[in-house]
Amino acid sequence: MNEKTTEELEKLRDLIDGVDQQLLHLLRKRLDLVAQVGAVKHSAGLPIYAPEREAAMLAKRRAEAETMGIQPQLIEDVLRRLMRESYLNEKDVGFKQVKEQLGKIVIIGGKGQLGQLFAHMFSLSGYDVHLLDKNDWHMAESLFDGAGLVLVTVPISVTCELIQEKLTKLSEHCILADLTSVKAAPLEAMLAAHKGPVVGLHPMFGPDVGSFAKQVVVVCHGRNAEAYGWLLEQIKIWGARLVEAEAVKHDKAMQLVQAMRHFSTFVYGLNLCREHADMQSLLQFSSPIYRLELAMVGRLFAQSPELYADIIFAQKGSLKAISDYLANYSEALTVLESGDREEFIRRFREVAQWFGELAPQFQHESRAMLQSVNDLKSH
Ligand SMILES: O=C(O)C(=O)C[C@]1(C(=O)O)C=C[C@@H](O)C=C1
Repeated sequence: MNEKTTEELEKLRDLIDGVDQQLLHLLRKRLDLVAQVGAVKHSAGLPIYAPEREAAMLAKRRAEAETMGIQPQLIEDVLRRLMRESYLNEKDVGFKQVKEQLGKIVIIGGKGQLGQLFAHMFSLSGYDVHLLDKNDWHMAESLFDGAGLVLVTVPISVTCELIQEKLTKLSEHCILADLTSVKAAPLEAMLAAHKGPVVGLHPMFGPDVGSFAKQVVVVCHGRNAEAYGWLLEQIKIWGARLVEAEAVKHDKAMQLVQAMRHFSTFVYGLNLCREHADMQSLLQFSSPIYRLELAMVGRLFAQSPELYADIIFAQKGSLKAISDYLANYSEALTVLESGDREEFIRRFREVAQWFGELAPQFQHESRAMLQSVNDLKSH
């Protein structure tokens, strides 16, 4: 270490080291308690995520912090981070199996990342999970025999065709479900191909989440909801929040939430690349928000182009949503070209008013994110 120091400073640092070591012992103690909570929840079939307990605990600790002259946000940050750790640790003990004697669960496309994640979660919950990948169709008949749930998680571009061609002979007791990020067409295809229970699911997260806690899974009901109630209950036990939606409405929202967002991120990256942006100096001069923005853009290009092409090309309606964005961009550009600063400010206020209370709420949320980005810096 070349940093300057003094004897007095070193003494104080020794004391800080001692406190930090005590913190480690306390963390160990908390993790051990959480492991016990995990075991209790496992046998009682309780969800990993307990929002009311979290809110009550945070409120109490915040109030106590205040009386001790500690910033309430400090203890909230620490506890939220610890609870994230709890979600991961509680998962390791496994989950209660809501439906016993279901028979097999067959995951079509089970070797893909999302398929693997679901296979892992079902296995942690005691189910008999089988994967069916593109080269396994010669075994399909024996795999489907005695299946209680068939879950389709293949690329969007082949989902409907696969359902129509290959899933017409499932037993009427078997539940047919999918994880596709568009819902109307796959749901329609499943209802047409299969006479038994049908449900469409869309996990609103990528396969790299450590746990399902607090993640959203969209549910589009198909047919015979009583038969697949256990599946929804199981997903809730994993910690996810279910949001019921009508398939067409869901798909419309996805044009903005997924297609438009990913496409504009793609163009942002394309632009940096074509302009030969000097990434080293951009990184050097980054404000926290720009660093976060670069991370959001850059992470896209660390993933599969096929996956994003699938999402972006999935719906014809997305083209309109993206074209509208381009039209608004061009129109806003004319304000800049004409040098009309007042007009820009008028429009800015118009949008701010439209966001309403959400604007300051987002500002607050993003402040915490930006501080985390800054915390990650090591020099
Ligand atoms: O109290 C619980 O139910 C826990 O699982 C423990 C804990 C925690 O770490 O304190 C973790 C997750 C829950 O959402 C709430 C609290």
